[in-house]
Amino acid sequence: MKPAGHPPIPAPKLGVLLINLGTPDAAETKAVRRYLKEFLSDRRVVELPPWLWQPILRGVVLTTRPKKSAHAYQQVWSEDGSPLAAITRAQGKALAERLAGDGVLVDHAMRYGRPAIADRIAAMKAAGCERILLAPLYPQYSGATTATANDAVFAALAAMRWQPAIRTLPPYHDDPRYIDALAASIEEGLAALDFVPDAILASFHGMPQRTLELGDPYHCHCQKTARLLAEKLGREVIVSFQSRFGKAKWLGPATDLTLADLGRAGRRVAIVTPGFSADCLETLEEISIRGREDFLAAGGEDFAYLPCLNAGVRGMDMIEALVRQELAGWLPVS
Ligand SMILES: C=CC1=C(C)c2cc3[nH]c(cc4nc(cc5[nH]c(cc1n2)c(C)c5CCC(=O)O)C(CCC(=O)O)=C4C)c(C)c3C=C
Ligand SMILES: [Fe+2]
Ligand SMILES: [Fe+2]
Repeated sequence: MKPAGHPPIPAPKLGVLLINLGTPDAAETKAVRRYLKEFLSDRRVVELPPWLWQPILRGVVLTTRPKKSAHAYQQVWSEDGSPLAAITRAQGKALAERLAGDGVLVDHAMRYGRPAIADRIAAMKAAGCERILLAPLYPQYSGATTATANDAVFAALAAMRWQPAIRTLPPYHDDPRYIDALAASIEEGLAALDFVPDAILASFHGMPQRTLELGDPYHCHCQKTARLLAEKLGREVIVSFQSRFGKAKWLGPATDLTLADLGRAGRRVAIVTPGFSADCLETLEEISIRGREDFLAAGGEDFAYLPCLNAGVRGMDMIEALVRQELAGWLPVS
C-alpha cells in the first residue's frame, strides 16, 4: 500500500519522441520573428560569441529577415499550416499506429517553437514513459541539428526529479534502409515525369565551411549519402548545398549557382533533397519555386523537384525499422 501523500504513479511505458527543427506558428512577420529569434540565438547554430552576434541578430537580422521570410512561408503555407509542422505531425501519427501494438507511446516535438521539447518530455513522463528514445529526424548529423535537439532534451531533464532513461537515434545517412527508400522514391518520381532528366541534383542544406574544419561530420555524411544513392540508382548524382545564411563561407557548390550552370548547359534536371525528412520552406519554396526560376532564367527548360520521403509508406517503413532497432532490449523480443 502507498503511504499517505504518495503521488500517483502511472504504469511504466516506452516512449519515442520524433524531433524536427521547428517552424513559425503563422506565416506572418511577427510569428516568423519570434521563431527566428529562438532559432538564431542557438549557439549551436550561429557559433559566434553572444556579445558579437546578439546586436547583429536583434539590430539587423530580426528587423529585416522576418518580413521576407514570412512572404516565403506564405507561398507554401497550407490548410494544415506549415508543411514541416503538418508532415512531422503525420509522421508521429503514422509511427504511433505502427507501434501501438507494442505499447509504445509516440510523440513529436520541435527544437524551436511548438510543440516544445520540454513540454512533450514532461507529458511523456507524466504518461508513464520511463524510457524514451529520441529520434531527431536528420539523416546526416550536425551540431546545428541533431546535437542541439538532444541538448534541448537534456536541458529539460535537468529540471526533472525523476528522469526517464534516454537513448538517441544515431545518424542514418548510410543506412541501407534509408538509401533504398530514397532510391525507390526517386525512381518512382522519375518514372512519373513527362521528360527524361539527364542530371540528378541532390541538394543538402548548407552549413558554414568552418564547421567542417572544426570536425562536424555533416559534410562527409552528405557526401556519403549521395555516393551510396548514386551507386543504388546506377547513375551520377551531383551534390550541392543550399540555404546560405550570413557572410561566412558556406559549404559548396551552392545549389542556386549549380542550377544556373545546369540551365545554361541545357541539361534536363530532377532535383532531390535527401537531407530533409519532411518537405518544408527550404524544399518547397527555395528549391521547387525559386530553384526552378533560377534554372529557367539561365535558359534551362525541363526541371522537376521530387518530394521528400515525408509520411509516405517508404519513409515510415524506414523510420519504423530504425526506431525498432534502437528499441532493442527495451521492447520485448518478438
Ligand atoms: C536539414 C538540416 C539543416 C541544417 C544542417 C540547417 C542548418 C542551418 N540553418 C540555418 C538557418 C536557417 N534555416 C532555416 C530553415 C530551415 N532549416 C532546416 C534544416 C537545417 N538547417 C529546415 C528543415 C528549415 C525549414 C523550416 C521551416 O519552417 O520549414 C531558416 C528559416 C527560414 C529563413 O528565414 O530562411 C534559417 C534562417 C543556419 C544558420 C544553419 C547552420 C548553421
Ligand atoms: Fe536551416
Ligand atoms: Fe567531408
